[in-house]
Amino acid sequence: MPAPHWPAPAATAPVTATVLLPGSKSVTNRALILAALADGPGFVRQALRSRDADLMVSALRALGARLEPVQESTAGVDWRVTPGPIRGGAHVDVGLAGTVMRFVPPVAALADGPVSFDGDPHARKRPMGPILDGLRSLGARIDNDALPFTISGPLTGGEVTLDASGSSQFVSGLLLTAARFGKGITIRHVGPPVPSQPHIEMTVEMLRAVGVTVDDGERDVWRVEPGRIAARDMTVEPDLSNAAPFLAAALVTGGTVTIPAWPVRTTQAGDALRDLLTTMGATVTRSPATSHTGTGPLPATSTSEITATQATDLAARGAGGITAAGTTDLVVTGTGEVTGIDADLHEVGELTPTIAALAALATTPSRIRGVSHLRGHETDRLAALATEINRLGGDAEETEDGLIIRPRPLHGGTFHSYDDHRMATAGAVIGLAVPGVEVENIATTAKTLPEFVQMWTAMLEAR
Ligand SMILES: O=C(O)C1=C[C@@H](OP(=O)(O)O)[C@@H](O)[C@H](O)C1
Ligand SMILES: C=C(OP(=O)(O)O)C(=O)O
Repeated sequence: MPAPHWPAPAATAPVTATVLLPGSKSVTNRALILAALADGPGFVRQALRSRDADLMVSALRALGARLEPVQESTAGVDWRVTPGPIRGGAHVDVGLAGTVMRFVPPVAALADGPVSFDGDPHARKRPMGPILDGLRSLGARIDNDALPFTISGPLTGGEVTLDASGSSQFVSGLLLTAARFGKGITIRHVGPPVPSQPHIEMTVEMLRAVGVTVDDGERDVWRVEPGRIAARDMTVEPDLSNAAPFLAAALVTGGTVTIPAWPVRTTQAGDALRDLLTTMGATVTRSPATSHTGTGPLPATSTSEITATQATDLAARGAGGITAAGTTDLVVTGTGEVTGIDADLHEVGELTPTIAALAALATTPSRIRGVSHLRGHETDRLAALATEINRLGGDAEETEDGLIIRPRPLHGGTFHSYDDHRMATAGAVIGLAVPGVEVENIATTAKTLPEFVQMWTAMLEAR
């Protein structure tokens, strides 16, 4: 029996909360792959615990790596990862995780036998063709052009030409494993612009951090030299894209939300929230890290409510981020009035559901552009956002590459999530200002933030 819909709490006062976020999905799943392919045992610390991360852990174990949790706390899990020979005969469940369906097949192509892949019903609809064709041109045999499929190696590596306009993950997936291909790889993108460049930069930076030689000097061409992947002790940054709904709450309620451990320098797409939310009417400041620096799925709390145990735990985490850059608190304050935005979100598409939710509550029109690739995400996000905003009485129009959202008073009703974590949290943002919004399948937030409901409730209760 499906779970009852979640009554999204309406805010009765401006929020004033400090929200500690767990680790980044994108960094966690890259770090786990690199550790599993490394030349010795290593650590991935403060890793996210969520459905997508758990699927990655299971996939790497099925392929022969040993992953042992050495410590688990509110900051996430510290994994000790011991690489092993890549084992064939395995089955990989990708769920609905783009990072698992695009990053693991190149690893599987190194195995000593066939590896089969499948996932959630909608995963079978997500684009896979360009990366599977790319793997074929490097020597792999694959029996389908989408999930489910079985892949058999071996791969020698070499040159690949592909169209990555549908997803940056086609490039990242090949790059992450490429040092282990006999000839390395040269990837050439041909087609409309590749979205989500920061995610490709994240891949390149993390590869360099484990000693892999990557040349990304020419636009749309990436070269990886064959060689060893060094075992390292890596620390995962907090998930800045998952900061989006919480920071949005500051704008909607005219309150203040503080996110500790915001990296001073990062490749995460969520860093763009600083500019986007400023444009939508927020004041965004950074202040020196306070005693609660760190990451972790702690409930939102006011600073004064951080317990001694939490403070010790947080202090022990030090600077977040795989590059160990410094961090600050990010402080976002809203006025209670949200201004519309005209923005090209091509590079930071995963922020679209939150920005669209804010746009639906704005007093001036918004246009979101450059995100046609969102039709291949967890659901067709452009169709889903327009449908659900309009279902609540809003005025949202799908365009070829985005959305136009005009001000119109909203009313309560069901907000469907389409098994999409970011649709579910978009419904929660709208519910802050619109009484009677019920989010269907809020549990789908477990894809990247299993504690979402607890954190959201605590944010609203904090003073
Ligand atoms: O590499 C990654 O970790 C991701 C890349 C992006 O994918 P697309 O380029 O398909 O949008 C992003 O939207 C996704 O949430 C995570
Ligand atoms: C597009 C997303 O996820 P995935 O990694 O499954 O592509 C997302 O998290 O917004």
